[in-house]
This record gives sequence, C-alpha cells and structure tokens, in this order.
Amino acid sequence: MVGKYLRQVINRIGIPKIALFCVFLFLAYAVYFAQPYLITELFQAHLSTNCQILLVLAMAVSLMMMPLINSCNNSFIQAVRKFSKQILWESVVNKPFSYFSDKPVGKVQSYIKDVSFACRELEQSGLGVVVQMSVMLIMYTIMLSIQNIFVGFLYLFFFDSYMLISVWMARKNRDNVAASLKSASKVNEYIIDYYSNIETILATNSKDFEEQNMDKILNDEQNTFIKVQKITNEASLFQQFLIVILACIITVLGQFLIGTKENQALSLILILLYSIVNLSGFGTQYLAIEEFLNRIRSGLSELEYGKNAAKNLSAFKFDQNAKTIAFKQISYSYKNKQDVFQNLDLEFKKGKMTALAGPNGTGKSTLLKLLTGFYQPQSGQIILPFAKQPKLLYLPQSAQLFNRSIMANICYPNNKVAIEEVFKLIEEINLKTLIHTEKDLTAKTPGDFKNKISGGEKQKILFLRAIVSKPQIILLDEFTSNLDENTITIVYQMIKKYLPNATIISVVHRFAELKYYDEVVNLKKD
Ligand SMILES: Nc1ncnc2c1ncn2[C@@H]1O[C@H](COP(=O)(O)OP(=O)(O)OP(=O)(O)O)[C@@H](O)[C@H]1O
Repeated sequence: MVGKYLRQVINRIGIPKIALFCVFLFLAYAVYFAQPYLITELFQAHLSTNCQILLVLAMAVSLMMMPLINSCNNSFIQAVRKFSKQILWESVVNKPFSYFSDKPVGKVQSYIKDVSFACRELEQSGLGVVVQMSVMLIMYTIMLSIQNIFVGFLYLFFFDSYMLISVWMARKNRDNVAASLKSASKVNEYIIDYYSNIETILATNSKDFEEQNMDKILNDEQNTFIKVQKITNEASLFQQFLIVILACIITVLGQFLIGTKENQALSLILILLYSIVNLSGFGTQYLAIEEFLNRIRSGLSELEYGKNAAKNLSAFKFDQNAKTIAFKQISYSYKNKQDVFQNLDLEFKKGKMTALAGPNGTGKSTLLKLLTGFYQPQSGQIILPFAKQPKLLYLPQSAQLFNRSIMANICYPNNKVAIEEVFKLIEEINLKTLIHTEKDLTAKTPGDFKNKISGGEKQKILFLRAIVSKPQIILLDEFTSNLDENTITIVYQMIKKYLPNATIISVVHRFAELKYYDEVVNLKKD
C-alpha cells in the first residue's frame, strides 16, 4: 500500500525530475564532504599562493553547499506536498457513498493532512539522508583507503555496522508510532464534534463536562507521544555513544597503521569528526524515516487507500418507452442489518409528482438513495424511463449549503443563469428577508451572514437550486419541514409553474400537503 502510494507520488512529480534532483544532491554532497581534504591540503607548507587561493575558493564553494541543497529541496518538497494530497483526495472522492456516511470528516481530514506531511518529511529525511550518507561513506572510505587500505575498510565496516544497529533499533519503535497517530486523530475529531454540537453543549451547560473529556484525550495523546519520544531519545543516546567508541577505535588503530605524519593525522581526525557529526544524527533520522513510513501506512489504512468498492453490476436499466420509474423485486439491507426491502415492487409515474408517505423507519430515505445510485440493491432492478442516465437532483433531509456564494449555491453545479432571473425567483419565494443586494447574492457565503441563515431560508435556497437546474428527476426528502404554510403553498405553485414535466418523488409526512401531489405511494412496515 505504501509502495503503491509513493510510486504514484513519484510518477506525478516525474522520474526525470527526481533523477536530476538526485544527481544534484550527489554532486552537492560530494563537494561538501571534500572539506577534510581541502583543509588538510591548505595546511601543507609547500603550497604556492595560486594553489592556496584555489583551495580557499573551493572551500568557500563547499561551505555554500548546505544552503543551496536546502533551497533546492524546498521546491521539491512543495511538489511532494501538492501531489501527495492530490492522490489522497482522488482516492477519497472515488469512494462509494457509504464511505462518506460512515467515516467522520475529522478523521478523513486529519489523515490526509498527516499522510501528506509524513510524505514530505520522508522525502526530506529519507532521500536526503540516503544520498548524504552514501556519498560520505564512499568518499571517506576511498580517501582513507588511499592512505591505508585496512583503515579504509575498517572505517566502512564500523560505520556500516553502526547504521545497521540504528536500523534495528528503529524497527522496534513501529507500533508506538502508529498508536501516537491514532491518538492525534482523536483530538482532531473531538474538536470538530465540539464545534458541530456547540448549541447542545451551550444549552445544556455542559462545557465543563466537555473540557474534562478533552483533557482526558489530550492526556492520552501526551502520554503516547512522551512514550514514543522517550524510546527515540534513548535510542539516539545509545547510538551517539556507540559512534564515539567506534571513532576512538579507528583513531587509535589509524594512527598506529597510517603513522602520525602531521597532514595524515589531521586528515584522519577530520574525516572521523565529519563522520561523527553527520552520522550521529543517522539513528534519529532513520527513526524518523521509520516513523514517517508508519504514519503513511497507518494513515493510508485508515483512509482505506487503494481499497475500492467491489464493482456491483448496476441495478439500473434504461427504457425510454417505459412510462414509470419501476422498482422490480428490489431487496436491500444495510451492512449486517435486517432487510429494509425484500422483493419490493413499486412504480412512480414519469412526469408526475408522487408523495412517498409511511411511518418512520420504513425505508423512504433509503428508497431515494437507491434511486440516486448511492446504494446498490442486493437484488432486483430499477427501470428508468429514459434513454440514458437522466439529470437528477436530490435534496436530502440534512442538506447543507456549500461555503460558496448564495448564487453559486442556487446555480450549483455551474448553471449559467442571469442574476436578474435569480432575483426574480428570490422575490417569488420570499427570500428577500436574506438577500437584499447583489453583493448578498454573489459575494457573501453562508458564513458571512453570521449564522443568520434560518432553516427555512436554507431550504428555500436549496429549493431554488431545483428550479434553476431543471432536472428530469427530483428526489425530495421532507423538503418543506422548515417552511411556513404560506411558503409551502408558494413552493408547490412554483413546482407546477417551473417544473411541469419533471418526475418528482417527495417524502411527505404532513397529511395536508398530499393535495399538491398527483399520486401517493405508501410504504408500510412488513
Ligand atoms: N446508514 C445506515 N446504516 C444502517 N442502517 C440504516 C442506515 N440508514 C438507515 N438505516 C436503517 O434503515 C431503516 C430505514 O431507514 P430510512 O431512513 O430509510 O427510513 P425512513 O422511512 O426514511 O425514516 P424516517 O421517516 O424516520 O426518515 C431504518 O431501520 C434505519 O435504522
């Protein structure tokens, strides 16, 4: 899963770009790690002035390498940031409806953020460290081997062993990291839950209770992170100790084998110093690589990345000669639940308004969702009296407005409608209580009205969307629940006026509204 995801990110950035970046990193680090050689050469007594100037210039270039690497890395990281999020977003938007209804938005948002962050960090600490360490080990092994082949190999053996020990220690840390990630997502979810229930919380005076809950979650998070950090710190400390011991052994053996000629001793000491300084971070950096890989693995699994819904055969059949939307022997049950429908046969006349009535829990909303294609029935067929997929509009019970202008909300998705026409409809449905000016319509988002959009006004905006988009099928789920008597009469008049040919199925609970419908279908409890 992680491999597939990272491969996708790499492909989007482009393999030639990545190869070029790696070559640049390799050369830049080679120049940087030449410093022990340049310093040793500078201290040689017999050098000409020209040689000294050249060496000083080379040293200056070498010292510039780290900032140069960092600035190139930055533009690379921004590409990783964009594509890692883009791939996750594509994976999420292609999920079936049940994914969105089952997974809390806080979780999805938190994991997308976390995986893409880990991906960026992985690039920085992963790719960067691998190239940096490889260049250093290759260069210094060669430089030491030129002086004494045994010391060169001893260096390579000791420092490779050190890296292997670091890797082994990092692996032990895996599970803790996954746990820390989960507790971080809990905090995020809690904040979103608090925000969406703010009215209930304030009305029931339960701020203290909520604070205690949050304290508990924060404490859990703190403890898990402390645990992870403690293991990481202990591992780094041990590795730092190990590297110093190894360097001491090489120094003693090196001086014995290479000799104590001034420039050779200086070169050996400098190489070891550079190795310690750069490699001492290796343990932590490797732990970070492991941590980021774990974060990506855990986040992808929570987001169900790569897990696509088994493609059911569509239950829809199109027949342009048919006169009704027909449910034929439809059976449907939610996951591990009792059947909502068993061999259901129902018909809704094309071009007519049908009220769907019945007691709570008989499956009225489920029926509409089957018609939208959100859910696939386990068996049966739905005949649609059209040549191909008709234009459909669905207003669920809990429909929300987009955080976009009211105009964009009414004309969704992208209907090209003149402002004057929309204003006429606004007047007709009495939405002038909210929309006074063109700015109210085209510039203000629902949030800009400072929560002053009432439930009824929201329903009016959503209803205007149905009028403007002129769909062939309209599915309404208790769309008048927040409207007053007068507005209810107006909206039914508007339906007759603007949507005379649409096939409308509307869940209705109020008996008084049934008079506006051509047909009534009653769903009964078995
Ligand atoms: N997402 C879901 N997962 C599992 N069960 C569900 C889900 N949605 C609805 N149900 C169950 O399916 C049955 C039918 O629910 P549905 O919402 O379709 O009924 P309804 O007739 O629209 O009810 P109401 O009049 O209360 O809105 C109920 O028993 C409900 O608990």
